[in-house]
Amino acid sequence: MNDNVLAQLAEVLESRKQAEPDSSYVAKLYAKGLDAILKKIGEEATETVMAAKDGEKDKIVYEIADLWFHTLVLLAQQNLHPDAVLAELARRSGVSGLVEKASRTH
Ligand SMILES: N=c1c2ncn([C@@H]3O[C@H](COP(=O)(O)OP(=O)(O)OP(=O)(O)O)[C@@H](O)[C@H]3O)c2ncn1[C@@H]1O[C@H](COP(=O)(O)O)[C@@H](O)[C@H]1O
Repeated sequence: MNDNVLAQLAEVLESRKQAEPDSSYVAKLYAKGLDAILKKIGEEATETVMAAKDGEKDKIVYEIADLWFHTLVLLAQQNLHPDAVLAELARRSGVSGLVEKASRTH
């Protein structure tokens, strides 16, 4: 689990760059462009805030999954890998291993 899920999803998101817009949600989002991706991130962030204010734990998890998913779409659209974000978090918190892993893959 954990960062493997992000890496596997990143691979799928990369592959969607070759897909026809009508064949996939992500391919359609790429075709709509950066502003459409940013709009989804804004919407999902708002839905996350509303779920937290309502105190609905299941909904918080669900909305954060949507939010993380759309930030992963943004990373892919910008030709960035989630390892770059994990490495930045690891660098900030002093967790070893990830920084090295990210520098090997990029
Ligand atoms: N993990 C996800 C995932 N999480 C969320 N979503 C989509 O994100 C959208 C969330 O937006 P909303 O909650 O606003 O729901 P909505 O009203 O249907 O959204 P819109 O149509 O208005 O954008 C929904 O359409 C969800 O289906 C996802 N769509 C795809 N994936 C995975 O991404 C990969 C590529 O997906 P496809 O491009 O569909 O093949 C596959 O592994 C999928 O399982």
